[in-house]
Amino acid sequence: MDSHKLKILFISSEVEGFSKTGGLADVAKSLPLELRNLGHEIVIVTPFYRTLNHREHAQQTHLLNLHTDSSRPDIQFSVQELSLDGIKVLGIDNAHYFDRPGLYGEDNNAYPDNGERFAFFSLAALLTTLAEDFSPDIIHCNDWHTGLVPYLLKTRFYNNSFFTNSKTVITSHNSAFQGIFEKSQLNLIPEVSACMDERVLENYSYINFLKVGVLYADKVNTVSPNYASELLTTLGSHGMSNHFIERIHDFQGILNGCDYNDWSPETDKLIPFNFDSNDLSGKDKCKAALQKEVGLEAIDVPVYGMVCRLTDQKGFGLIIPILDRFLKHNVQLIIVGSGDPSITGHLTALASHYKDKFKFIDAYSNELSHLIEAGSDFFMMPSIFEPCGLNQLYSLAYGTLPIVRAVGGLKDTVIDYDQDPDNANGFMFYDPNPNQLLNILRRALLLYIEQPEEMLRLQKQAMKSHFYWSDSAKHYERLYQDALHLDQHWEN
Ligand SMILES: Nc1ncnc2c1ncn2[C@@H]1O[C@H](COP(=O)(O)OP(=O)(O)O[C@H]2O[C@H](CO)[C@@H](O)[C@H](O)[C@H]2O)[C@@H](O)[C@H]1O
Repeated sequence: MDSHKLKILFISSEVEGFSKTGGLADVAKSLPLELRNLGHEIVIVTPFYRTLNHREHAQQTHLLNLHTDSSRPDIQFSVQELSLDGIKVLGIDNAHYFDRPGLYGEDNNAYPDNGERFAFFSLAALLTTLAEDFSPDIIHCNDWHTGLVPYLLKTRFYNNSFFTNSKTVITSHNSAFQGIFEKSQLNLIPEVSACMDERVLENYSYINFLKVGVLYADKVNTVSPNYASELLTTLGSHGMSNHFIERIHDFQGILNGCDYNDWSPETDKLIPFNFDSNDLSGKDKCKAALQKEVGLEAIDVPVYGMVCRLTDQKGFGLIIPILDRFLKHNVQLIIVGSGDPSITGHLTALASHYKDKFKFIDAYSNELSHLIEAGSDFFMMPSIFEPCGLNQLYSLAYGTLPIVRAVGGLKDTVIDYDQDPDNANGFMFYDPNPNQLLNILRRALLLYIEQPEEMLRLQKQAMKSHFYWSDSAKHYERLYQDALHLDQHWEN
């Protein structure tokens, strides 16, 4: 094997351009592209969802059988080939599991058989690589959906020479999502459903997919150094600290990057006016276009934007209690997001009360998310926890000052104005307390009103903070090399 050129199987339940509910998709596109640029051969495997973009261009390459235990018939699936800028993307096509309206659920309710669906997906991904005769050096798993893959390699495929030299890496993009299912759901993989090992089981009759991935992968990482350190603590680990501590010598944080091909104000085709850090006049025009688009008056007041999944993670428990007080100020606020119906309800009620100041758009809209990044003055991310966060990176690129809580990757990427005015690129607060959020929103408002030149200096500085995927990819390359130098034999 040429040690510089690796064969990498990248398994992800979402890939930007094909399917997306959140940041995992962004990474599953950008990282493989950068790894390919570094000279590696990479194949992506993902579910062939009903809603997958470009499905009509797919070519069926295999028709395969997945053998289960003797009590049920084999599960048939086909493999559909697509391309991501020349990278082979293999879609696992099974109507029962993936021909559904949603990726993981509908109307904010998860599909009850998600454990079975993604157990099937994990096994099917390995069968697909066998059928493709693509013998990987590295199998890169992402999130709980793929957590069983490392375990399958150390059980069902342990004696399969095809995988003898394969090492596994699992990246946790969000350790709050662990994929915990009753083991009876996993009868299609008897190695799991009949397992009595406490390392695999959770409370005797459940399987925690992420835990299995963390314990059985050769290397484990998450998406920022600060979140990695939080995952080693009781408070910041969503109940997983013991498992991350057990793997401490094989565990690290690698910061995500920003894909400047998609998120760059100089070239972005989804915004009406382009601009750069030498001339922000296009940003002013984008602001007016944004105000018009959402139905706010195009006046010179600070616009605070926010785009995210509507979940408690993103800090709505801090935002909702202070919105009345915040909206007394001469400001405008635009939130685009979909998700938790109780958050949707609160935001809808507040928006109808503050029609001339606050717009809430209950939608998933890529176009609007670009316009918000370009046209807002400030971007709000008061997250309760945030493994890395991508929108603060996009905001920096567009000179939209991020207002963040000092957690996870937000702390690794944003420099607070009051703490370090010379190097600042945004605002940061610490305690998960609504009043602290209100204070920092007001702090930003003061800067906008009283020091426009200082605000402009900060915006230009933000636009020069770069987080290149090529740097992140080099860290992954080192992680892969470390995995490959591990002892070949796994101690059961
Ligand atoms: N309503 C909407 N309309 C349009 N676009 C929307 C949208 N809601 C979300 N998005 C988009 O989805 C992505 C969200 O990415 P984030 O990293 O901020 O969060 P997420 O929590 O999904 O990801 C998890 O995985 C990523 C990747 O590792 C980590 O950075 C993060 O901390 C972790 O929680 C962005 O591209 C954003 O624009």
